[in-house]
Amino acid sequence: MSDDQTIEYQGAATELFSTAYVRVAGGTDPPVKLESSLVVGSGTGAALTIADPLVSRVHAQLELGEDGVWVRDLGSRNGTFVEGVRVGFARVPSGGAVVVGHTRIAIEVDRETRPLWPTDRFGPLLGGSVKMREVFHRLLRVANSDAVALIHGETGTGKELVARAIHEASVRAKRPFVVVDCGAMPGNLLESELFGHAKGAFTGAVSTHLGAVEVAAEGTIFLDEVGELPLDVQPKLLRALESHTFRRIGETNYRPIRARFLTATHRNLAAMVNEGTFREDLFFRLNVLPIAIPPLRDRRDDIPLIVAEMLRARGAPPLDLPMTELSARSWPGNVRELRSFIERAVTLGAEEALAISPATRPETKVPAEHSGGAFPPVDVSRPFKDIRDEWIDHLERTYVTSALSYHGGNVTAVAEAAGLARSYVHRLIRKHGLDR
Ligand SMILES: Nc1ncnc2c1ncn2[C@@H]1O[C@H](COP(=O)(O)OP(=O)(O)OP(=O)(O)O)[C@@H](O)[C@H]1O
Repeated sequence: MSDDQTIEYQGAATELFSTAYVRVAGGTDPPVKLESSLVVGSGTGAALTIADPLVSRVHAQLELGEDGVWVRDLGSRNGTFVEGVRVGFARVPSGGAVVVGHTRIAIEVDRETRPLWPTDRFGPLLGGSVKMREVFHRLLRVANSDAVALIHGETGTGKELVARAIHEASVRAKRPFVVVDCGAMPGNLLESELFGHAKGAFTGAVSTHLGAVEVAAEGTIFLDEVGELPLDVQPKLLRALESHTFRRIGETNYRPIRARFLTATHRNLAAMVNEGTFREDLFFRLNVLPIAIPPLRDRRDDIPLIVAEMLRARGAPPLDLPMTELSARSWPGNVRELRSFIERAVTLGAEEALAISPATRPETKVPAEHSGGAFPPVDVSRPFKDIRDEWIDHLERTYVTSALSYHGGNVTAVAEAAGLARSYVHRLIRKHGLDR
């Protein structure tokens, strides 16, 4: 690690924050503190477990915002209600309640001071906003632990950089940091990538292959896009995390795992649990230390610092950039998009870079010839899930075909504009045979 990335802890600054306590009304359990977010459900892994047959196992998520508590329904069977209204995502009035099934969850909002990281950087990460300094303060505690962390954030928010920063601030810093992109390959290859295989384990296994768990040794394994982990590999990962042992494909003996696991996703894993595309037990096993990275649009005061540092790192002379305009943009591709913009601005000048970046393009709609035609019919005699899957298929295919055509086949540009991870766009391209 270079000198300017050395992490020195000089004690925390503090800031006054809202804090909240939630409890089941009429119950005997003590209130649960709402730190940043918590899952409510009838499943045993939920932070607020509710024994109510009308409550889904992973039902809703309570989130603490600057303006109070918000509730997000996670695709529950019977819905989430605030003030008698069924809601998808809504603010809960102070002293109010959320109703799930027959259960009323009372919310009490308080004020308290919370520690902030004292500077505007944490290893390679930049961020002077209160939100990022809160994240940085948490990262040091995560670095000092050996538990699995789940980093959640939109594409380009810096999830991989956060994982590296945790590794570099941990006692494992001098050991390997191994990245496995769970969205990049089919299940059987991914299993071999994670756990390795013996020579002759399957056709084409001409020699022994060491998986990430062995390559990482006492270092850190970063499972990127863990939400894309195929269903058949999920129990194998769960087993490895629980037992700290693994088996190379084609071998019978188990070997110890000494590495630490960090994971990241841009997906809402809790909602995937309800859809049946992610195992509930694995979700709770990964979500031991959740870290939420806010999108750039929610911490616009970080933009001038990031711009200045990226220009400095390139040795570029100061550029006359319209900071007010840059700060007003929504940056769907987050810091990655900002970085691409700066690269363009260094080469082309600020004016031209602004003119060609997607947020100022006059026409961002899909041309009519790519609008994909009619959606599949709704036949109510068929199961809802089948029809929903067909619609999602249709939407994915139409969107990706049109976006590729619009962006001249540039997958990075498609991912940036769509707010999706590049690896996920690649997956959609493969899934719908658009690469042929
Ligand atoms: N806080 C930050 N400070 C400095 N650079 C950052 C920060 N956040 C992100 N970046 C830069 O933005 C780019 C994208 O970051 P990264 O690949 O870590 O994002 P990600 O969330 O993992 O993206 P994806 O979900 O698409 O895989 C990288 O060039 C990274 O160095």
